[in-house]
Amino acid sequence: MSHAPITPKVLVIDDDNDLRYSLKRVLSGRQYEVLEAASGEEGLSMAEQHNPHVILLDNRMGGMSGMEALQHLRGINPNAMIILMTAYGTTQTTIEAMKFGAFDYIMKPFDLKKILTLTESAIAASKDLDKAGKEEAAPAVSNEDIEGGIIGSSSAMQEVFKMIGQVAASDVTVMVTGESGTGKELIARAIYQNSLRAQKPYIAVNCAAIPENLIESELFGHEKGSFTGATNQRIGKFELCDGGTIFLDEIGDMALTTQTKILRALQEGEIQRVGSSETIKVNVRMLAATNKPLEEMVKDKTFREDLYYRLNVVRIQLPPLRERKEDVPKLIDFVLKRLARDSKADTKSISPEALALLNQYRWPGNVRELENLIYRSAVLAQGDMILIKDLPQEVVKAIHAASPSAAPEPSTTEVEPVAEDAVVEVAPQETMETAAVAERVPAPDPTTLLGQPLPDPYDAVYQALRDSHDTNILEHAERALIARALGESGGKQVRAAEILGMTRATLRKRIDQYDLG
Ligand SMILES: Nc1ncnc2c1ncn2[C@@H]1O[C@H](COP(=O)(O)OP(=O)(O)OP(=O)(O)O)[C@@H](O)[C@H]1O
Repeated sequence: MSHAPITPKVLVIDDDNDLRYSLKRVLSGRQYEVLEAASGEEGLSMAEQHNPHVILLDNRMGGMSGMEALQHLRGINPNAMIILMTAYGTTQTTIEAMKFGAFDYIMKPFDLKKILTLTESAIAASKDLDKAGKEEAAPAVSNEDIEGGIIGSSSAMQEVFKMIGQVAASDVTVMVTGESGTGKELIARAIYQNSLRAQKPYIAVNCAAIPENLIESELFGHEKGSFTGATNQRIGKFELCDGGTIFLDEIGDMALTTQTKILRALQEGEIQRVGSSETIKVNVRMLAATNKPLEEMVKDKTFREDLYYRLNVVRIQLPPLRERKEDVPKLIDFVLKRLARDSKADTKSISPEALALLNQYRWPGNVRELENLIYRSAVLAQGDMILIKDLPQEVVKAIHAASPSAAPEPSTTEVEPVAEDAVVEVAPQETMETAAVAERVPAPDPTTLLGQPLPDPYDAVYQALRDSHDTNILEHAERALIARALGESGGKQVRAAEILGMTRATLRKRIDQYDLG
């Protein structure tokens, strides 16, 4: 692994003398050491001798083509960030270039400012990669972990594992709660796999995914002709699962009538098919999960209190990922190893800087979001390492918005200067009050202007609120944010609650309190 010297080295490979001259002039102005080669062949030997950080490579040259040179260069110096300069309209070349591991491409003729920005971001990526090589590798995940499939060294997860061990062997009903994507289904499956019923059937039913009029038939079966469309007798999940374990996911979404029947199955071990008066005995262990606030639903009488107590004999509460950040590196490692195993490819890694940035993320979608983000970034990463530039822009932006001091965003191809008085775009659904605040607030956009962070957006929010209201700043801010989220979600409370990170019940209370209904 090369050690990045203080002065970044840029190699320009192009047979056009004038262009090389211009590039050298502008890049030297940035204090880069600029090397030149007038052909692909010469470029390869320069790359070998000087180990440049960034290579600007022309595609169309006499002798070896840029695309050919690109492939050799990747072999000679895999850590160099290569920018291919192609003629306008050569889409296929561009695709090929990215496939062969180019950092980026630029269409000729280009503006020198543009190539400068691109070179800067390539240098930042090169530093990121270089640092990654020197720092400790991410914690290792063993093959056993991949097979077992549950990662968690945080004390919160260790407690969860302990509980799984304690409850698995008995037939006790277990309720797993936690935000969406925290791994409730995974935990339910682990309880089953470690139970005495492990050799018997396990059936998971997502109560939210089945229409209300079909769920009873799905769970308990039906007799032929019991309702329109019931052309045959059907055996329900409870009967199919006799002797085994049934996992009722999203139980908070179940209608009250079905809840009554579930209670009977739990208490008496009895069910009835829809359209039949015959009672059938079943021996089923029940596990349930929800991300709904069942206690509040009990108060609202939308969830049966007796069923709640019956299901809640043992409760495993999964903490959101943001409360167990120490699990993030290992989870990433796990996802990357599993991806490599499934796609029969080499395992990719993540640079320490990208990892550090992700450590500051709030993970509203928990482990499911982490999984998706890592898959997506690994696919986009050109080399064998995920760099900051490969992370989804919206996530990087969210991190910067929440913590303006976070590591700098990688500059993208073009950085548009951001006016000091930039304003938030005001959506038409917003209330007058939100709009009034927004107009005076600089956009909470973390975009940096040539590496200079913009002023802290919260300061501006604070000032704006301070100017307009002398008391209750927090309430005004909360009201404005809730109105904004409701605007964004088109009035959908579930979505708005997700955006705001509050329960729907709390959101409802606030809507009443602030008269936003
Ligand atoms: N501790 C963990 N280790 C490894 N993978 C995990 C872990 N927790 C969750 N996952 C993975 O994250 C994804 C989401 O998990 P799961 O479906 O169990 O979440 P959930 O809480 O049931 O979500 P929802 O409430 O939306 O149904 C799955 O692909 C799962 O394999």
